Amino acid sequence: MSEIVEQSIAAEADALKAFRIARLPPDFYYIPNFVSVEEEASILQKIPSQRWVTLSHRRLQAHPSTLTENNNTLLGSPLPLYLVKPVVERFKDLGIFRDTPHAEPNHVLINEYRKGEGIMPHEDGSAYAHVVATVSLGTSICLDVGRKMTAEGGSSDGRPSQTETIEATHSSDLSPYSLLLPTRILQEPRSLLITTGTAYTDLLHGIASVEVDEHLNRDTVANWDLLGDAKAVEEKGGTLDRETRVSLTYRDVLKVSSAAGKVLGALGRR
Ligand SMILES: O=C(O)CCC(=O)C(=O)O
Ligand SMILES: [Fe+2]
Repeated sequence: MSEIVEQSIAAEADALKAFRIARLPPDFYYIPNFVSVEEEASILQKIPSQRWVTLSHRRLQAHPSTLTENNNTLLGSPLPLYLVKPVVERFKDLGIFRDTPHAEPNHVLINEYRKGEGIMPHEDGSAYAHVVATVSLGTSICLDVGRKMTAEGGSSDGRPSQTETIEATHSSDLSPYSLLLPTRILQEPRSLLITTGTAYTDLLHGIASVEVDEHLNRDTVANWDLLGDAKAVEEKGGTLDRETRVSLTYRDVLKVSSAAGKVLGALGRR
């Protein structure tokens, strides 16, 4: 490796280090104001209204497409430009997907939660490299983070399972982190949350179906010291009203098939 490459990798690691949620098991990183107000508005306006799939507690859309049901394969095709510029470019500067198989995200799930909606506790599973980068748009929301109930813990492949719950724990192999699980990460609008390492593999995350996030303070919010505007939360008495919140969850799907490969495969089978 050239010295210049080594230096730039070290610089990326240093840049991210400042954003690590130090009170939680490794690794969550929280970066406030990752996109600007103008960029947020522009992305929201470009999300295609005809692509939503409505679920009972949120709606979502997958780009460039959903994974195949039988073996979690992505039919590879470029992400739409509004999801790449400026977000993926900034990921590159920070080296977020540098060590994943494709060295960049190839899949984005867009989730929309209206006031009072959420997502069951779950893990993101084995279809993806163990890095998920979530851009939050709209209003603030709390992500609940906790341990799996058992070591085997119903490892669903990517999608929420109805049986997993977030469990309190006071002594665990995930200590010596100073904050007890379960806890919360407050995701402000325009922020970026990165989940990787044991935070990806050993913890569950979910969003409570509530209209208001309450009791928000340094003791109950793991990323309090990294918030862009903790003062605003204090001024509201530690209570934040939810409105519509949209998340862009960027991932690197491990198995990708190319359209060209499909055509050649079909010819070979004739
Ligand atoms: O909206 C979020 O922040 C979380 C979404 C999520 O956990 C998922 O899509 O797997
Ligand atoms: Fe998830």
